[in-house]
Amino acid sequence: MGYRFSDLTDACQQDWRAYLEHDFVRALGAGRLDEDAFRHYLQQDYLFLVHFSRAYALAAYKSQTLAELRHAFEGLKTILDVELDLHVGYCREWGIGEDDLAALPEARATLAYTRYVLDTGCRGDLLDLHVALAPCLIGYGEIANWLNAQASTVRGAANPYDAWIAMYEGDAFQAAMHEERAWLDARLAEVTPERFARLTTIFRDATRLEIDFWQMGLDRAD
Ligand SMILES: Cc1ncc(CN)c(N)n1
Repeated sequence: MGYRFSDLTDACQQDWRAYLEHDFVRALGAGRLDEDAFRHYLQQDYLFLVHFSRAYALAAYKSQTLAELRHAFEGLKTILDVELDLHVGYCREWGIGEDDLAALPEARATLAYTRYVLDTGCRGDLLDLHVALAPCLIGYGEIANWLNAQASTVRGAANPYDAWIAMYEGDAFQAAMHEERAWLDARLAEVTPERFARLTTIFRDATRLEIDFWQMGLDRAD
């Protein structure tokens, strides 16, 4: 007993590193990611974030205390106020309006990941749901930090994806990531080994669905 968030990543180290250091991430950091791949990813990510907003609303519904309710609200606000603006902004530059985004067909990787998280949240309790959400919020914060530690990462005007990195390394997103980590550390400290094993399965599944999401972008898969 006495688990922490880092025990989840330790338990799935290979999948976790494959997610954080995926070829999509490396190419984006180096500024050499194919623009079509990024556009496909970003459009699907818009749809993804709409469903993840629903998942945070589900977390609010499953909350039993005011603190849990506020925590769910902060997660929802990070998506609506921080992340989605960037997607809408990039798409506007490409001549794609919000109505076009909302009408896009969902790729299978988007469907699989978002519905997995919603289903996990519906069937389980608040901790199951937050563990399913963790690779998303904590993973992207760690990806920005990892990119900044790589010599191959190009920053500023020389990288067309600099705004993407800047958002995930920015104070608002990093603060949300640390809050989520602290919340999970406090909850995981109290779970039994049996419960931890079940939570590890959820965390691994969600991490592998993140890997599929990057690959969907690289392959422009529908
Ligand atoms: C697929 C995916 N995973 C995570 C994040 C970060 N919230 C995102 N925008 N998209």
